[in-house]
Amino acid sequence: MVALALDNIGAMYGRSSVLSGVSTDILEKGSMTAVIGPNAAGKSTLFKRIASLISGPGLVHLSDTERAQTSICYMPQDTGANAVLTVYESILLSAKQGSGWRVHNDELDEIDSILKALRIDALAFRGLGELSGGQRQLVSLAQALIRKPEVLLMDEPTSALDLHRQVDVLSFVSNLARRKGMIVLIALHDLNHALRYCENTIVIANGTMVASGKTASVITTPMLQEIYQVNARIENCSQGRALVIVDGPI
Ligand SMILES: Nc1ncnc2c1ncn2[C@@H]1O[C@H](COP(=O)(O)OP(=O)(O)OP(=O)(O)O)[C@@H](O)[C@H]1O
Repeated sequence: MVALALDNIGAMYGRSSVLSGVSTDILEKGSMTAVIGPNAAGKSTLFKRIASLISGPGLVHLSDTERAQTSICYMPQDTGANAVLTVYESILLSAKQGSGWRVHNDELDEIDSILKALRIDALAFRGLGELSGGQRQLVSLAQALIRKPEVLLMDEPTSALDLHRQVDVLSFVSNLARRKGMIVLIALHDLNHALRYCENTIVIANGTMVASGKTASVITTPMLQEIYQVNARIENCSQGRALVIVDGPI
């Protein structure tokens, strides 16, 4: 069974340390973990460190995988638009990363099914440079999913999406994680998404971890006051789901 654990992770840009002390219990396959915190806290930096794009102290334990590093896929926050490629070509290119260039029919079928699942099949032969921000974000998700990662690091994947697409994408990823046994870490600013979709939550502020554990025990009124400087309540809606209601800044 694939499992991930972070042991006192830190990260450096050049010689300056921007992140330290991030540890988690074992994150099991099929689980979603939210990474939350204010702007510039270090969420993207944590993902880059886990994906070995930057260096730093601590250990990323990934157990029971045969694919090691290639099984971790980082979906960045800013998806640069390469105007030369079509949507389809960009996903195919992502599928072939790290493998041979021969294309098999089943890979093309996979691309078709991901495009359909994300409801972007109509965009297949449009140039990346012609897409809206939300469309580019969905293509970026398709580029990540085609690689069948065991660990998927999603950096604010719904920030450019409308309300329908946000819940559509998060429900899809959460079901996929459960079905395929994928471990998902997801940086989020919408804490209601964290409460709804993520079993675990890591809170980062000023480059250090301030909490890590079950989402319901981490997202609390005192945490919101201390870390986000807002007065807020956690209330159950009529369907019994916990929601953050923000009353205003402190
Ligand atoms: N390439 C870089 N070189 C030096 N410092 C960097 C670099 N990238 C990010 N930083 C700094 O590292 C800190 C953490 O940035 P990071 O992008 O991880 O924050 P974040 O929590 O993802 O923020 P946001 O919610 O605004 O996206 C910030 O102070 C940022 O300025």
